[in-house]
Amino acid sequence: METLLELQNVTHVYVGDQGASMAVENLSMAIGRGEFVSLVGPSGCGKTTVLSLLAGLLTPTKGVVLAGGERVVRPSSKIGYMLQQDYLFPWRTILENAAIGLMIGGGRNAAALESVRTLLAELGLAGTETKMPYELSGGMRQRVALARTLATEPDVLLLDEPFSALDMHIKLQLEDLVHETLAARGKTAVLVTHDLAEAAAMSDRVIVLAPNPGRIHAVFDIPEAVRSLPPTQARKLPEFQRVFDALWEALERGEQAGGEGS
Ligand SMILES: Nc1ncnc2c1ncn2[C@@H]1O[C@H](COP(=O)(O)OP(=O)(O)OP(=O)(O)O)[C@@H](O)[C@H]1O
Repeated sequence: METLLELQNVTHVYVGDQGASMAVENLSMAIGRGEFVSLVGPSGCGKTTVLSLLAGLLTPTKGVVLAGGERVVRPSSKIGYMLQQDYLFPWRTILENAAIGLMIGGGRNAAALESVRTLLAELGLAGTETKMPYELSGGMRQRVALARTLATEPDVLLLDEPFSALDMHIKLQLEDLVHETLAARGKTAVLVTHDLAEAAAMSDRVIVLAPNPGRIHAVFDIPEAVRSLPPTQARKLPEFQRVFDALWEALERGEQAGGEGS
C-alpha cells in the first residue's frame, strides 16, 4: 500500500508561560492511502497533537511530517479536519455552510454548488439546503460538517472525536455513514477517539499511545471480518469483542507504563 502520511521521529514540545512540555517524543508512523487509522490513549497522550502536526497546524520540534512524500509545513485543502463541535456559521444556510470551503477557495460557481447539493443529499440532508443550523439536530449538523469537509475533496480526513457529543444511536448511525462515505471515496482517515469500540469498529488499524511523553504503546491490525462490515454490524462479531478486549488491555498497560515513566 502506498504511504500517504508519515511521521518520522517526531518530537513536539509546547513552550508556554508554564515552561516547556514534551507532548510526543520520537514518534514514527506511516499511514497508507485509503487506510482508516484510529489513535486511542489516555487523556494527554498526544492524540490531538498528532492530528495538528498532520494538519500542518503545528511544526514538529524535531523530526519530519510528510503527506504524499512532501513535508507538511502549513494547512492544505488536501487535508480536511472535522471536530467534536460542528462550528457551523449560525447566520448562514446549510448549503452556504457546506460550501464555505469552496467559496473561500474561489469555487463559488453553479457547478460547485450543485456538487455540494448532491453531497448533502448523499448524506441524508436533502431538503435542508435553505434551513439555518439552529433548525437541525446535532447529528444533522455534524453531517453538514462532514459535507463541508468533503466538499473541497481532501485526500485525507482528520477526525478529532467527531461523534463524542452525540447521543448513542445517532453516533452509531454516523459511524456507519462516515465509514461508508469515506470507503466509497477511497479517503484516508485518522480518527482520534476515547471510544475503543468506535476505534475497533471503524478502523483498519488502531494505534494505542501511552503518555508522558506521548509515544506508541501498541498497534492493532483489525481483522478483515470486522473491517469488511459497517461498524454497527461489525460490533456484533466475536472477532470484534476480541479486538476490543485486546485494546482495553493495551490501554490499561499503556497507562501504567506512562505513569511509571512520568
Ligand atoms: N497548547 C498547548 N500548550 C502547552 N501544552 C499543551 C498544549 N496543547 C497540549 N499540550 C500538552 O501536550 C500533551 C498532549 O496533549 P494533547 O491535547 O495532544 O493530548 P490528547 O491525547 O489529545 O488529550 P485529550 O484526550 O485529553 O484530548 C498534554 O500534556 C497537554 O497538556
